[in-house]
Amino acid sequence: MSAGAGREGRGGRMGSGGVGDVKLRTRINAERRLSGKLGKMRSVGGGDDDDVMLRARVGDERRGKREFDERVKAKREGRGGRMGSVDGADDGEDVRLRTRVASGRRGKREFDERVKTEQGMFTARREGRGGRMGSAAGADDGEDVRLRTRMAAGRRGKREFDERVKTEQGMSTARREGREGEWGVRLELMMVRIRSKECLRRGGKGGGGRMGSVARADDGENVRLRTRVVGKLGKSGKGFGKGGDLDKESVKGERNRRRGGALEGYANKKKDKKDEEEVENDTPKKRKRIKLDPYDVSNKRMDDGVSIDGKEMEKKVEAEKKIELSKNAQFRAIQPSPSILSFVEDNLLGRRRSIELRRAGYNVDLSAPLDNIPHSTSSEREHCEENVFRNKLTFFAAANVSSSFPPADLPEIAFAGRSNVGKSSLLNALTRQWGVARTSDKPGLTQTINFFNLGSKICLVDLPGYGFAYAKDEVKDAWEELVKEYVSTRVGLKRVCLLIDTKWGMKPRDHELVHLMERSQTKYQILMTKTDMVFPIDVARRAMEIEENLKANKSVVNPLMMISSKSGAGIRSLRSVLAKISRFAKP
Ligand SMILES: Nc1nc2c(ncn2[C@@H]2O[C@H](COP(=O)(O)OP(=O)(O)OP(=O)(O)O)[C@@H](O)[C@H]2O)c(=O)[nH]1
Ligand SMILES: [Mg+2]
Repeated sequence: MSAGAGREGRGGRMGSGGVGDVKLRTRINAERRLSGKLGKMRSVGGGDDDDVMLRARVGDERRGKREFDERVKAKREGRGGRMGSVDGADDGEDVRLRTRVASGRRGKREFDERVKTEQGMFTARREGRGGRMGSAAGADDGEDVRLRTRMAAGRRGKREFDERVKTEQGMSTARREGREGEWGVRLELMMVRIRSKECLRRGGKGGGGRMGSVARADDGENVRLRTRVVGKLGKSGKGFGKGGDLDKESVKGERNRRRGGALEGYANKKKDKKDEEEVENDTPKKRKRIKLDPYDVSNKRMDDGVSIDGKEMEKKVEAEKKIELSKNAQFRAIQPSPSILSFVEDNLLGRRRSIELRRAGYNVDLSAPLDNIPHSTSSEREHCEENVFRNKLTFFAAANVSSSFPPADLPEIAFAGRSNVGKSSLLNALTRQWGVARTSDKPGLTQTINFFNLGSKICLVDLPGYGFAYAKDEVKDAWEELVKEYVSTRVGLKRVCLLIDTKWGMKPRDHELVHLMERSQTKYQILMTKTDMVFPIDVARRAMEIEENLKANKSVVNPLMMISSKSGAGIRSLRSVLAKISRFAKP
């Protein structure tokens, strides 16, 4: 490229060619420079267009393209020199160029402000308002003041700027009105003060002198002006706030001082000092920026990110435990009635030690000792006192849909309850015919409605359990529906024995079935099962609790029965209750 330039007679080191030529050469040289292939950069003062471009490019490596282009353009148009000091500026464009370069990376608004200011100054000079942009004392008219103050205002907000303009305009008015002697001094002080504060704020030096002493203030307007500026500057970190109170106080303080109130004056001096300190410590704070992801469509709030963490989870669990505990505590707080307590004791209900049973005359070697005759020497059980239960228990029908229910020829007694509560076991215990109704540890063994004839007198119906069971949800739902349909529509149904596990009490599904039977006016009786698993006192408490729960119900049949198919407790009583149904009921 440089060879080409030489051929075309553009001479010199790089020749000053067309724009494209210059740009290309500059780019190449800049790259070489960056990769260390070129020598030392020439001083900024000397050189030609290319050199300037090169320098500018390398110097401004990281700056934007626009700035670079601006500088190149300026050079090419002969607005050269060393990019012109403010004093050497000739026209508006040059000013614009200079200020743009000086602005560097600053924001567009600041840049425009400065350009405006300098252009204004340039105009002022052209119109003979020249000098070195006038010290504050030399300011002549409103426009000049406005320009100067705007420039000084720098990065500050509009309100502060306006305040200062107002102040200086006030001063020039005062001067116009012949108060310039006093004003000259005070104005100078004011400007020194402002410049010093600006220097302090920007972390620079200079600005010089002690900040105008308040004691030298003479008139109300001056005091007001000074205090306004000082007050505002003190608050400038947050922009110009209301400031009204501060102004009033400061002005008041100043007036008192003028009246010779030494103490007050001292206090206000302190206050001023504080204000100045505030100004000194007032370094511009960096604003926090929240970056938002434009592609995030999760529609989450920021605090949504704080999902239920470990602590909250623990709290939840604890709260749940508390509820459980309180339920348990409530249960423990139940005071059983003396009649229930004596019933439990008389029938040896609840968990009993074998020694206790032996003392009571029962043969503990039998599988169901409490279904035996106490103090009997025979290991054989006596015959059932109720004739009906001496009959053979025979399975005769199973139904998993209502359409397959057998005809209701006999009065029916159904056994309902949650899975594994002991329905099938109870059938066997009542008839002492173990194994007719199949039982299992595993909840959900009985999956159909099983009909058993007890002789030709009565029909015992083993229902599938509801609640927890090892079966699919839809299957369990189907059983539940079938049970509900059976208990609410079956014609020959004389009683539903609702079995409740003594340890757990009534659960929501039990209540559901109770409500259903209440609605359909089906007679039901509560049987508390597995009483051999809990302490006698808890058997009594549970009985109290259930009775309390159901006392308002109409279809419930008393008494509440407490039984155990394993120990035989309460079985005899149950037989006699159910035998009555077979005796009086007609199909
Ligand atoms: N300790 C004790 N265990 C019992 C008692 N009654 C039944 N069981 C046991 O409880 C388990 C379940 O008995 P089941 O008669 O099959 O219960 P179920 O209500 O028919 O259960 P599903 O047919 O699944 O609805 C078996 O292991 C029985 O031995 C009782 O009174 N005391
Ligand atoms: Mg069963």
